[in-house]
Amino acid sequence: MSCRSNLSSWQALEQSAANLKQQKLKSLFAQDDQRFDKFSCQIPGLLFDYSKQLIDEDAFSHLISLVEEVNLDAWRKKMFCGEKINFTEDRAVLHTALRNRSGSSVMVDGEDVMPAVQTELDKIKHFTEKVRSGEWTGYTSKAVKDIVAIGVGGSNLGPQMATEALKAHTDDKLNVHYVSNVDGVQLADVLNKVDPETSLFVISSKTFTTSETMTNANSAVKWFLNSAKSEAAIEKHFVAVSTNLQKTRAFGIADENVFTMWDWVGGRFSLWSAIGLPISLYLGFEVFSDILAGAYEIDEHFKNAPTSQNIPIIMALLSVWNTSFLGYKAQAILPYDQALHMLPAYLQQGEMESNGKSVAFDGRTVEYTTVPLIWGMTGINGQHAFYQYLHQGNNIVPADFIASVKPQKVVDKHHDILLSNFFAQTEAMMAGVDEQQVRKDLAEKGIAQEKVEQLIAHKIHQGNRPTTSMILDTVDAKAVGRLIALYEHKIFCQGILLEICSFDQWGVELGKGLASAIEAELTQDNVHHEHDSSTNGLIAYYKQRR
Ligand SMILES: O=P(O)(O)OC[C@H]1O[C@H](O)[C@H](O)[C@@H](O)[C@@H]1O
Repeated sequence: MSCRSNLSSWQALEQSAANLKQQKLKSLFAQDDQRFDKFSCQIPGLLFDYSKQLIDEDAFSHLISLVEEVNLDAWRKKMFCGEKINFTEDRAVLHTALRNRSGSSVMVDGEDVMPAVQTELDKIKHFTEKVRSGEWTGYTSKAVKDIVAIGVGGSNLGPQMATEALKAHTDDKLNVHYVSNVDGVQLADVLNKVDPETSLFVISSKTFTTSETMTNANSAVKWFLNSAKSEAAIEKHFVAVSTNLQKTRAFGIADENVFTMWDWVGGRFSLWSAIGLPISLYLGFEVFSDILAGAYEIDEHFKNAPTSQNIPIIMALLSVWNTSFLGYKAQAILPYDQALHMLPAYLQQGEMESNGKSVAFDGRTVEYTTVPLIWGMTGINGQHAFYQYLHQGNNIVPADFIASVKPQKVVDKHHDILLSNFFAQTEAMMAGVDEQQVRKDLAEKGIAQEKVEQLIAHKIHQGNRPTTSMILDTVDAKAVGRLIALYEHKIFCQGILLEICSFDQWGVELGKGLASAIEAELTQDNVHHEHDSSTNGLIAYYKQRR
């Protein structure tokens, strides 16, 4: 396998980056009135505009060549066909099979996985209908009113993000609450609001060994038994989503109440599996199914669209371009839609757990920066918090701006005001304000010359801050499916472009192991491990004062 920096497209891109660093986006727009048409594309339900990225046709053509040189097409085929591209864990990567509507089979180890996928979808559908219709009843024969979804990381962020995105579409049949933090405050807060007789707990954990989830699940059972008194009642109130039947059995959940998933579904790509059960319960199976349909549309786009029009590939290329070539080490996710307020948190796991790595496929340390730091919040709130940094800080942070044409709820002129901010911010980040303009503005305001000289440097905005704008028709179930699938495929492409194995997460293991050793020190007498003096000091401080 050749080093990426030896590829001719990589070297050409280094040259393009050196040239473009001297360029102003504002001038690129001034020089070419077709720029928006050249660097934007549309697919059903979505406009994708990357014309405010610091690229030109030359750089874009080298990026397209990079896709060919790394043989992305072959990797894409391997993923969709169930080859074990997660080679460090010896697993296929098949979240696409969970939303496959083509009718064709998907083989893993000589077996078609599609019948099992369909069986599980049917199970989710039937269970959803039973619970939502009131046919499923608790130990006192009452219907379910509250879903308490316990899980963390990939077993929480996807369903919670989608629930938040689509809660405007609820028919108010059920409430849903998410518990992910082992901080007992979160669980206690939820348990305070719900009634054991009408609560259904969904314990989601692919492994069913995650300490935080098991601690929360055990405390929930204890709380439940305080009222129900009989362990036989558990099966009416606790279901699980997991690959680990042994552990779910040991926990006391009947096999028929376990929804399965497979080792070829990575946690952070599992929203489409039974991990999405809370979405289905809360909003109905139709909505869940529409999320899958939206994602399938993107799978088809990703498989079939030419590279220069292929949105996830372009997203990945721009990320690699900004990070590895232009040297921008962070990226902001800025939804101008309240419904998408959890998207930054969701993508933090998606992008950083997948590609936040520094060794190539063959184990050597890569010579470039890989994935940027992903962060953000709803754009409007960000404007009043950290946009100062985005506009005038001395680190440039490229940003994805995401909005929708039609709001989920029309309230007077709110949406026009919201979108004015979206357009204004991307324009301001691109164009900035130069000295001449600042002088003109201050002169018009009649500011004294001495004050003008003092203010000039402070008021100049360099601009040249790259942004991508995505405009959805509206945030409905299909749009959520499309948006998430776009980012998923972006993450996959980024991994291939950077030679990063995107589907393992060894980096989260070290802290987990240490935490369990320290837990013994905190909970058992006479257990003491030697740490560095800081860790020893912190533990001693806590133990003395707790
Ligand atoms: O679903 P679980 O097995 O409980 O795992 C939950 C999460 O915890 C782990 O630490 C991983 O970092 C995540 O990728 C995973 O989604």
